[in-house]
Amino acid sequence: MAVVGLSGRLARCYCLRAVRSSLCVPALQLHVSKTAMGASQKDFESAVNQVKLLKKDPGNEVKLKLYALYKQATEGPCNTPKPGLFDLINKAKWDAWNALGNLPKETARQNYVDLVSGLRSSSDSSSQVKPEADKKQAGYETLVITSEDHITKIMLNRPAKKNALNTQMYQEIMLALEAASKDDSTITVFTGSGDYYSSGNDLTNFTDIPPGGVEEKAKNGAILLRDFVDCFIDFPKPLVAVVNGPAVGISVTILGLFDLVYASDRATFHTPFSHLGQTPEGCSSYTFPKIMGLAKAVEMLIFGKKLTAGEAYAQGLVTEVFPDSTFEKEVWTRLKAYSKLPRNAMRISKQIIRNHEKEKLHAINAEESSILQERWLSDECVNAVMNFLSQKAKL
Ligand SMILES: CCCCCC/C=C/C(=O)SCCNC(=O)CCNC(=O)[C@H](O)C(C)(C)COP(=O)(O)OP(=O)(O)OC[C@H]1O[C@@H](n2cnc3c(N)ncnc32)[C@H](O)[C@@H]1OP(=O)(O)O
Repeated sequence: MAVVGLSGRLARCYCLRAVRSSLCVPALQLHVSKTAMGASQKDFESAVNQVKLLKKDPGNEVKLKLYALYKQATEGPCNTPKPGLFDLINKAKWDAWNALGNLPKETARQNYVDLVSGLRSSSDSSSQVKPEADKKQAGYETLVITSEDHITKIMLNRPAKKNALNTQMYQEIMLALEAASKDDSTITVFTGSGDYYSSGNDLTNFTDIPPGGVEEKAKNGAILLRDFVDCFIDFPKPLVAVVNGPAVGISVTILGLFDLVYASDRATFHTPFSHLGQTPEGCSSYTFPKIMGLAKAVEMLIFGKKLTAGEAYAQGLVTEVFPDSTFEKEVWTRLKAYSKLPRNAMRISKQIIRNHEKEKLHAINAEESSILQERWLSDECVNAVMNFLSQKAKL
């Protein structure tokens, strides 16, 4: 058993590291000091962010050069199979990366910084950035993260997909939580952009099958799910959900790990797990019966009953419901006042309230994730997902 536990932890640790190295996000902030080798990690990350602020498109040739240097600086020599002849874009990217041969990572980092610096001096982009935009943290593609009034706001930002959580979004959320746990905010808030809070797991996550086949896909999914939920279990500051609209699946279950849940009266709460051939996650098999009693938890988690905001409030899942017309104003006024409370007192109170359950929650998360790993391979689940995807003409 000890060996299994250790390899599981190693696997999760490996996975998180892989995630960190594959994304150019500010949460990486490793602050490696400047060495004789050239640009520091901080200079590199800053250059990565500056690229996104360039006003003038540098053109495809330069973009390929930037891509290749970025990959070389973060992953080393090209290590992926050559894309097919007709996969033109990926082939061009691969060629550019492969052309760098064994260029050392440090040199690639320096070359990247130099290239960006040259591009910046021929562009007046940075002086044109509006003060508003400074508040927004760069580097995230699926989230908009802002820090203001001691509040870090993490907004799910795929409104066209109802904020469905794709693999990238799971990874970016983990990085955002890690950064928020260390920044100078007192509370951290999740919300959604557009009309939905979130439609839950992106069902197209199931379509991208790796060389190891569906078993490997399910295994990786279970590791990602476990790491993702662990980040919520361990998050040290008060965590608030501002549920601006309907919430589905995993975006509902993890609410049991939040400290405050404010909902618009437009919000609904829906966990259609059985319909999808799946089972509860996000520790909801434990938190929901505890919060709302067994009978109501069963109605939601087994029978997929959709709750209105009022019902969710009556059952203790939601802290307070606000009319949609005044939702944003009322909630943010409240949160701004809360954010001025002493940071350490809030953090320690959260610890006292939550710590004695942490170990249990980690164990439940591990169990739920491993059960889902099996479920994802079942005919019931495969058929339900295929059904959704074919209805939406994704196949
Ligand atoms: C690492 C893996 C961890 C997994 C953890 C396990 C998690 C489990 C869950 O979260 S289960 C819940 C999964 N979610 C769903 O079943 C919801 C599916 N979506 C819908 O039922 C509907 O889209 C809707 C009710 C949310 C909204 O309906 P409607 O208002 O009619 O809008 P559209 O359906 O047209 O949606 C617009 C656009 O978004 C795409 N989309 C919406 N939700 C998802 C989704 N969950 N996954 C993928 N794509 C989604 C939809 O296909 C449309 O895309 P299009 O414009 O057609 O390109």
